[in-house]
Amino acid sequence: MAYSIVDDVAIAIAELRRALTPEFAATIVPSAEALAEALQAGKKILIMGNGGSAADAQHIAAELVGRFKIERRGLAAIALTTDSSVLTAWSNDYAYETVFSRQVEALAQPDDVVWGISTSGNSTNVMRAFEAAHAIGATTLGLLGRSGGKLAAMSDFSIVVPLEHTDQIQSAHQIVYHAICAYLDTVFQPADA
Ligand SMILES: O=C(CO)[C@@H](O)[C@H](O)[C@H](O)[C@H](O)COP(=O)(O)O
Ligand SMILES: [Zn+2]
Repeated sequence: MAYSIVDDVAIAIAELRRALTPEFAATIVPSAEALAEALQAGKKILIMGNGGSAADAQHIAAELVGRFKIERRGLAAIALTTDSSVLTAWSNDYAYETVFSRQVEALAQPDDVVWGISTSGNSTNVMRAFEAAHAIGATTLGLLGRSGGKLAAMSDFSIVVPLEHTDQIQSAHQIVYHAICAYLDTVFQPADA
């Protein structure tokens, strides 16, 4: 059967509707509250992922450091996917597996939130970063897919999108993190707004 863009989009929408139930949405709340609590306490958020999820990490940091929908103070978030010199030097000289854990070791403080994004839940460099986070006393948050993979058990807070296809999980992740950004907007809304 010939490929159809129209059918593909319809299938993606149907899959998202099937997965993003109110029950699923409720699982986002503890993670959003943990992020707000950390930021209110003066802690920061370190975000990472590979491929499309690297783009998501940068997207989230931009929403938080800059703005989402309202005027509020900047929120402390750093994507660990953006410094090409750090990424290439460390991966070239040591290993790509430790490219995020090295940055966590260098940057994370106790009670910061180390936020990993992985559709499979099995990316080794994110797992290594979570190990480094726990050694420092930082909190881990996994934005995951499928059944959560190995990262589910390594996450203090997790959001697992119950879909199988990477692209559809990524679409759901974007809905999830935009909802988190909207929540943080309400938490950090200026009193006079
Ligand atoms: O965007 C896509 C596929 O839609 C790819 O770039 C994808 O993110 C990469 O294959 C990643 O390496 C997958 O890693 P993960 O989600 O399993 O942690
Ligand atoms: Zn993609």
